Amino acid sequence: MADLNSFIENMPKAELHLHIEGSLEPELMFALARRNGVDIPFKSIEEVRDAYQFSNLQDFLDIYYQGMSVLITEQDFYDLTFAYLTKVHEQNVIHTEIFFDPQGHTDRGIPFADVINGITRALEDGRKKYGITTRLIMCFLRHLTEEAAFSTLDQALSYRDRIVGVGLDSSELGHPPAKFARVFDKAKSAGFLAVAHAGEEGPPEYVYESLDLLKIDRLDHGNRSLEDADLVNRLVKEQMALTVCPLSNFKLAGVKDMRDHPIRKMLELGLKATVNSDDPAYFGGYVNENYKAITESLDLTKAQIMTLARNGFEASFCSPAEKQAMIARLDAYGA
Ligand SMILES: Nc1ncnc2[nH]cnc12
Ligand SMILES: [Zn+2]
Repeated sequence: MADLNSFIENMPKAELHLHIEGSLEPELMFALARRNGVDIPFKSIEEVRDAYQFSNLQDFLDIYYQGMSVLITEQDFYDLTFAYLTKVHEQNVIHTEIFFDPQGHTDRGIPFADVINGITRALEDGRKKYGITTRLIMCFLRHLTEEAAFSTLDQALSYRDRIVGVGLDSSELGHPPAKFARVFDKAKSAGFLAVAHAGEEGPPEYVYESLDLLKIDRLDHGNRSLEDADLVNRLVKEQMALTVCPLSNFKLAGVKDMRDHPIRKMLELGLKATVNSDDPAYFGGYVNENYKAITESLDLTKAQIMTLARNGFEASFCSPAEKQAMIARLDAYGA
């Protein structure tokens, strides 16, 4: 196992499901609260960590939206993003696709431009300093209205060259993908790729809607697809990648024990599963900790770990040449 842990640590990896606001570590939250004079309801880092006990997605989201209230200036978004890149560079992540939630900021009066300029300036510096490649995906908050999503999409159109795709996140139950079918239609016509959180807490029906109505290019989570054999067959046939987030599933109580995590079963069924951290500051680990947790609990082999990492590169939104180069690097590492 010690052997596999160091194999995981040194392996070149991609991350495809990461909410940048979910990488806000308590230390940075305190520093930004002080810098911006924002009140937070915690006296110490320990108190913050103690508050991170969730029994479902909504429990987490309440704390997540509260946490982002310390992000005010363009520099705050830069610092948040650069801290994440520094962390995952240390973990040998060579490519990462990052979600951001503009409505979590514009609804507090923060200009869209400050959010995206801070994030993309950090992505550029990450490329120069660490050689890490990135893509940016803008998510719509599904608990808000279709109209609000349209207005967010309109703002994103001015930054079309910096945003590769659109996504759908926040409270899943009661907010089916169908609610955003017209928004995704417009986004796809404008050339954006599409992803959506579905089957994290919601039923298989929400995965079908994501495929049929949102025309997704990749499925975020997708765990509950396993309840429907026809759906599994379709996902396998279409080679639809799933961005699975093991520690997130455990912390949000979808999976009670890591030994019950479905990712090994997904691989055995032929699903194109990948490993990701979701909101690492809240769920106790970045991408390496996610690989290590499933490897230990599910007794994964080196070949299975390599398959998961290869899936990550194959399912990325990079060009075929970029993918080929990253996969060659992985294969050389595993040989
Ligand atoms: N795991 C998750 N599910 C839905 N929305 C989110 N926003 C941040 N993390 C999320
Ligand atoms: Zn997520």
